Amino acid sequence: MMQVLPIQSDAHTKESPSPGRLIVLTGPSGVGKGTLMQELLKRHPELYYSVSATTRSPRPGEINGQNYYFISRSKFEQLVAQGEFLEWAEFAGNYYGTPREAVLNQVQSGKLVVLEIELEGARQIRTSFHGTLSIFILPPSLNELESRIRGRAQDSEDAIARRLCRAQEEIQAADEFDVQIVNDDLHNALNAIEATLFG
Ligand SMILES: Nc1nc2c(ncn2[C@@H]2O[C@H](COP(=O)(O)OP(=O)(O)O)[C@@H](O)[C@H]2O)c(=O)[nH]1
Ligand SMILES: Nc1ncnc2c1ncn2[C@@H]1O[C@H](COP(=O)(O)OP(=O)(O)O)[C@@H](O)[C@H]1O
Repeated sequence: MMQVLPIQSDAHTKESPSPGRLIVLTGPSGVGKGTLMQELLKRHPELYYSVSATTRSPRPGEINGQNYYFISRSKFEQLVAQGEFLEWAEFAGNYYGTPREAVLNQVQSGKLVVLEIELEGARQIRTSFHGTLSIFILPPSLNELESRIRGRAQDSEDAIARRLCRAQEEIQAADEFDVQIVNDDLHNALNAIEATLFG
């Protein structure tokens, strides 16, 4: 399920001397998006990473407000009703959403704003915001993807099965994105993302 709320302004304004931009990073669960993001933010602290809200329970070590805003389903539904999300989606039984105001403010102040979100949300952002740069991260193989999810050892069998099933559908959509990057060697993938963002 996916719903996008009406967007009041085009975040990519022509008038701004240093226009900000939305960057959407997508790819199947376990491909290494979070790891790549962490490294990218270390190298480029000027990027703004949008922290999403989710109804998923925190994994060990995850920090509220840093990895996600962990909220209840009723609170999430209330925020949806109030139009507080730029986009939101249900993934593997939980809701995930991008806070509208913080992201639009950052883009309007000239920042590169990175959204690490799943396929349906990425499609909606791409459609709604002209000038969005969309990147799809691919695994070297499905076997490697499964062993990364298992190696992370933070999901139940049920959650792993749902992620793997969804992964196959998501990978089919990779061609819709501006750029496809295979996360085989982490540093090569990171360099490829940097080259895409900064030329
Ligand atoms: N549409 C949407 N997807 C999100 C958002 N935040 C995270 N996701 C995606 O939700 C999926 C599940 O995330 P998570 O539970 O952290 O699992 P992981 O990707 O396996 O680490 C991933 O594909 C995330 O990119 C969001 O705000 N909106
Ligand atoms: N290039 C890579 N080679 C090997 N393992 C990787 C690579 N990138 C990420 N990983 C590992 O794969 C697992 C899943 O990565 P994670 O960043 O949590 O994925 P995602 O955010 O896409 O779900 C983690 O244990 C991570 O350390």
